[in-house]
Amino acid sequence: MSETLPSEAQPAPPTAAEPGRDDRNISGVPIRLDGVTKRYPGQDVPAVDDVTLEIAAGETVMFVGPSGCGKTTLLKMINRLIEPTGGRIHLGDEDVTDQDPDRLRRRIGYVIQAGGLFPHMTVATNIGLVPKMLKWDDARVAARVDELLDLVGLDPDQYRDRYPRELSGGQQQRVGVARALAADPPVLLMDEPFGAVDPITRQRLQDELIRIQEELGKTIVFVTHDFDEAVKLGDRIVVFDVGARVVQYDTPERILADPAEEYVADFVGAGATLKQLTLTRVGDVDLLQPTTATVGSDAAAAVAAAQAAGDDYVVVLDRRGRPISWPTLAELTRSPTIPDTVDERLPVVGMRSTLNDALDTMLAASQGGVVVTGRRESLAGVMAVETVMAAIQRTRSGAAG
Ligand SMILES: Nc1ncnc2c1ncn2[C@@H]1O[C@H](COP(=O)(O)OP(=O)(O)OP(=O)(O)O)[C@@H](O)[C@H]1O
Repeated sequence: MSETLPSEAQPAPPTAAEPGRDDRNISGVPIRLDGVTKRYPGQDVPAVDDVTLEIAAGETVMFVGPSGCGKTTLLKMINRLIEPTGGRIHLGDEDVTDQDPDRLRRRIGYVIQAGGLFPHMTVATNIGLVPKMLKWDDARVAARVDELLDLVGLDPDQYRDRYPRELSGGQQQRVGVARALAADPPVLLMDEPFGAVDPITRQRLQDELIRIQEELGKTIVFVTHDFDEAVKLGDRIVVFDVGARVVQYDTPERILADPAEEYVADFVGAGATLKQLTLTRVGDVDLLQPTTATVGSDAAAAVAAAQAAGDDYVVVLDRRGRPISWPTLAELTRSPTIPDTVDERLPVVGMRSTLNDALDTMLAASQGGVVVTGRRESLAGVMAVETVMAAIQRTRSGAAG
């Protein structure tokens, strides 16, 4: 066996069978890159130099590394938007290096920044492109479009006939993900998909991707500049240096705990303690259960209930149980019933958000806590900034001991 390994050290190929992950639904296939090289015309040194890498089925693998190190070139060789100048690429058991690129791309979803949607086509037409190319009948395409809009959290009735310009950046990105998933490809390539949206929207899109991936188990290769994003989304991270040299290929936990080289330590950054917050999900910590009141109910009763519970605010829920504001008791005494005013600045995170996301959201809203939502945006609880601080304390004392 060992004589088949290339001379320089390559990371041990991962196996899909991680402890505790066997129950996951996997629809992806493994990707194997074998000595893959790209030399652009006129370049002295290859942009990607003899890269050997194995990506396990159903894993999300994040590509990080300095600008120009070859991440995008390597990614685009997988679906042959860029032709390799050397090496072999396998999807599952199949060598696809010489396969017709159009055929190959139907098996590989591709998501780029800002969704890459066609501006003159409706959302439905954009999503249905590949199924139409595959000659699905209209009814099947329409049903698939609605199913995918649902999957990415957009109401089909509201969004299917809109044009991309009638969507927010985050919504466009969701449609981009839906389009990439349309023909149910086993592999998804994502090139800085969330780079162009604001931090809070990015955080929600990341949470959605985690949820979708839990459901579908695709093999995802994801290029990012944001190390926190890599830690949050990745089952594994590949840290590259110039020429797409693989410096470290490991789980986020192990890269944070034990960076392979000084270069990786620098890349991980001095804020490694804070980055540990990216490893903890909001759903992993104990949430506070605040006093709640539904829109239109008696305000005095809500105030009394909050006082009895020792709360100085009430979380107001709409008729579907979704939090819309968290007025103080003083604010509530001004009206006889609970108002239906939606607080646009209400800091909200999901159960899959990280403690780092929660902290960012609190800081952005200048609030000492966040409202946490669970299924169908219903209230799951409230997290106070003290919970984040306690997690930082624990990490620090863990590191010191
Ligand atoms: N079409 C091209 N022709 C010539 N050189 C190219 C071409 N595309 C990329 N390069 C060069 O190849 C190297 C790798 O580029 P690539 O875009 O893959 O890096 P990257 O790691 O994705 O960078 P970034 O993080 O800045 O997006 C760079 O030096 C770049 O200048």
